[in-house]
Amino acid sequence: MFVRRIAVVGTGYVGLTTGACLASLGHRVVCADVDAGKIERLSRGEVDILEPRLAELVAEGIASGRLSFVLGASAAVADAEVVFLCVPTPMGVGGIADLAAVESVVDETRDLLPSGCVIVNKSTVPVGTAVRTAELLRRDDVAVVSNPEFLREGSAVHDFLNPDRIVVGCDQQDAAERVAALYARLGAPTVLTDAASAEMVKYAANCFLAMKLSYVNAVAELCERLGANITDVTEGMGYDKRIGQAFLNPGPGWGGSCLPKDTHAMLQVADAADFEFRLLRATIDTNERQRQRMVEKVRLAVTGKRGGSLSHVRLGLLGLTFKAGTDDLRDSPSLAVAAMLKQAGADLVGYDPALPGGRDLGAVSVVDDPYQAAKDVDALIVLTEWPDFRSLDWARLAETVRQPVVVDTRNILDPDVIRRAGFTCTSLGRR
Ligand SMILES: NC(=O)C1=CN([C@@H]2O[C@H](COP(=O)(O)OP(=O)(O)OC[C@H]3O[C@@H](n4cnc5c(N)ncnc54)[C@H](O)[C@@H]3O)[C@@H](O)[C@H]2O)C=CC1
Ligand SMILES: O=C(O)[C@H]1O[C@H](OP(=O)(O)OP(=O)(O)OC[C@H]2O[C@@H](n3ccc(=O)[nH]c3=O)[C@H](O)[C@@H]2O)[C@H](O)[C@@H](O)[C@@H]1O
Repeated sequence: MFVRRIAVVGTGYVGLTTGACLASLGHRVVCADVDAGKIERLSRGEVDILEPRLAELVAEGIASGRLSFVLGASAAVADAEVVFLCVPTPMGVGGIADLAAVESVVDETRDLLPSGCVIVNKSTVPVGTAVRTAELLRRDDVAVVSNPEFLREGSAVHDFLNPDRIVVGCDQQDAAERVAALYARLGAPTVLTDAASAEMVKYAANCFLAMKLSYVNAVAELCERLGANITDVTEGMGYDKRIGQAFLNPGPGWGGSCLPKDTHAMLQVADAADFEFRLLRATIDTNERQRQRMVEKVRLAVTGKRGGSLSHVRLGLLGLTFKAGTDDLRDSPSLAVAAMLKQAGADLVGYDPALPGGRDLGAVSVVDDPYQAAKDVDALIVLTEWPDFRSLDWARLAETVRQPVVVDTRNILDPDVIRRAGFTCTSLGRR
């Protein structure tokens, strides 16, 4: 195996995972970030995101001398053969991807990159960004490669080391092959293509996942109206290998730091290409509606009537992160639903296994344990799919609440168990 000297710019979910995993594969990696505090903590082996095995790999990398951390991209690239860009590309004005961080790293490192090195864009960026990066770079001796990342938060290390596929795109074949070779030990199917296609794969994949979820949420609503059971329906659908069982759980709408911004960015890319992407617009609209639908479900469950008032109703929210297994709150559907409940007049107290109590999240005050969140509430609302909620002492919760009502927007509870504890229980896609 060739050991490469690698620089990784940005030490968030993607950058830190990339750096630590590439070091574990034997490469020498320098990770850079603009956040001085983060670099100090990482240099001491302190990882401040919740990702299984990440802290362990960072510690091993530091101990082996293969992984180090520096402040600022320019301090990292001096002798790099490959430079990974893993900086944020947040939603900008009107939904477009904001590429300011990518561009600022290019500006900062332009004159420092060694001749013959490769810049690899791992951030999620619209089609055309590799070409634009090369234009900004103005260096004929440095190739720009697109290598999108498909890891999920909460299983980032596992996903990085066990990828379903590696996608590498570049208009110069030798540069693409050099990047693909970094992953050779992972034995994953590799798609070598041009830069535009690689950039498109990332958006097309995330938008497809979002569409799958909006579809399943819409089918769940129809199940409610027609008296079918979504759990059996998705199981029956999922055995078809062309559909698959994964990503078929209905919920309060999809969220997180990527699916929302990437669907909007793709829509903007389509608009700019004069293509009316109706399917994607419907995917996004269905998701907005799903969040509103959760509020209506709560109204009905708590007041017994459609459109009932939530004024001065006290609600206990179980789960605040955008999904289970992470402490990330970015674009969390739970918080979006919470904001709407608050606006409707409800008082909210929330519990999440990944968050410390005492935090004020605006609409919700966070407490340390679920039994505290249940104290004197008119309903308990499950908003994130933490499996921990299944094993709560529901009989004890029933004694704590003011009104024994549960709304499970993730279908993770066993309705029979909840009812036996004395609650009424509403879920999704069931009568
Ligand atoms: N979070 C995820 O699960 C995935 C994210 N992506 C994409 O990867 C990119 C990064 O996402 P995350 O890792 O979630 O972001 P993040 O917000 O967790 O981390 C980004 C890091 O970059 C640093 N940074 C910002 N500007 C910088 C600069 N000029 N120089 C050096 N460091 C800089 C920030 O301080 C931060 O530590 C985005 O484009 C995202 O869409 C792709 C796949 C998965
Ligand atoms: O580009 C990215 O950043 C990443 O975005 C997603 O990963 P992630 O944001 O970590 O979250 P997911 O696991 O995809 O969940 C997204 C949302 O869908 C919801 N979801 C997921 C699955 C499901 O069956 N039902 C459901 O409602 C989750 O609760 C969450 O709100 C993709 O799954 C990754 O492949 C991709 O790399």
